[in-house]
Amino acid sequence: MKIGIIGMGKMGEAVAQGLAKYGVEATLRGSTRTEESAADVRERLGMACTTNNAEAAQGAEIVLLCVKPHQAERVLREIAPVITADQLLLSICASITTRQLAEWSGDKATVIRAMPNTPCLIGEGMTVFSAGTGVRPQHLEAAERIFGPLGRTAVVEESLMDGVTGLSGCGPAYVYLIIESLSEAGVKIGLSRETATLLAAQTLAGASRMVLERGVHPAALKDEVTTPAGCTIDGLMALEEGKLRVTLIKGVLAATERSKSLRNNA
Ligand SMILES: NC(=O)C1=CN([C@@H]2O[C@H](COP(=O)(O)OP(=O)(O)OC[C@H]3O[C@@H](n4cnc5c(N)ncnc54)[C@H](OP(=O)(O)O)[C@@H]3O)[C@@H](O)[C@H]2O)C=CC1
Ligand SMILES: O=C(O)[C@@H]1CCC=N1
Repeated sequence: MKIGIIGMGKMGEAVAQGLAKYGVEATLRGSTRTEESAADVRERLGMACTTNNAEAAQGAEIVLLCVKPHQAERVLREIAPVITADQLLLSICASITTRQLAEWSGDKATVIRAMPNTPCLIGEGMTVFSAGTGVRPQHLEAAERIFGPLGRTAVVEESLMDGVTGLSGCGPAYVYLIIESLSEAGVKIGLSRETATLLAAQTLAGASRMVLERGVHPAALKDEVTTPAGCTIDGLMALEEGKLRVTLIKGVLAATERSKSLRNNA
């Protein structure tokens, strides 16, 4: 599989490193804006990297677009002359629609919009795809070959992709905030920072795996922890008083709204 990765920042690099780490057979050629970044990628990742986007895209079976949303139009118009109908353009840009991607790249390639998240770097990512016009099962299979080994994947209608961005794309940041807050609580009750962070992070990881592996509703799992007249119910009451649920819901909705509006200023 020949993949041209346009943009080798946090996400481009996470994908490249993930593919190498999980043994996915692929020839990677990256591109960046500055020679400094390209040299850094060549040196640290040992892969080809250039500042010539057309060179990275030309001949690749999959062109993976990993630049910031506001850079997408310029980059796609730049590579449009070398894009061909047999290529798959796979974009991870927040907000940018399959229609915009197709138009800017010259309406030739098949287009899939994807929303991964940073845990792809350790094979624990969540990547969601939505298909543009003319996408066939083999195109989704190709996208799956890249992101499948980097975690879990799902496919949704494009109308849901801004919400997906607000939930799982941005989600790791919310979770880090929660881990940091729980760790602060541990420090407050006298644990070392290191121990407090371990307790907080492993508790989130373990609870997440319970949801994923047992397939039980989170409310039922919460009930298993909550002893009548015990300690947990007092903790839960304090969290409900602080409106934790509605605050998290509002966080996802705010990010979703931002994802809807970004493309108009791209
Ligand atoms: N960060 C995240 O958690 C997630 C991000 N995304 C999406 O991924 C995309 C990339 O985000 P992220 O990796 O965080 O961004 P970064 O800022 O870390 O990386 C951007 C990369 O794009 C390169 N670039 C900029 N302009 C050009 C250009 N004209 N030609 C070629 N390369 C260029 C930069 O090169 P240089 O270093 O030389 O400037 C850099 O390598 C965004 O669209 C974002 O919406 C999706 C899911 C999660
Ligand atoms: O904050 C952002 O815009 C990007 C998109 C998803 C995660 N980070």
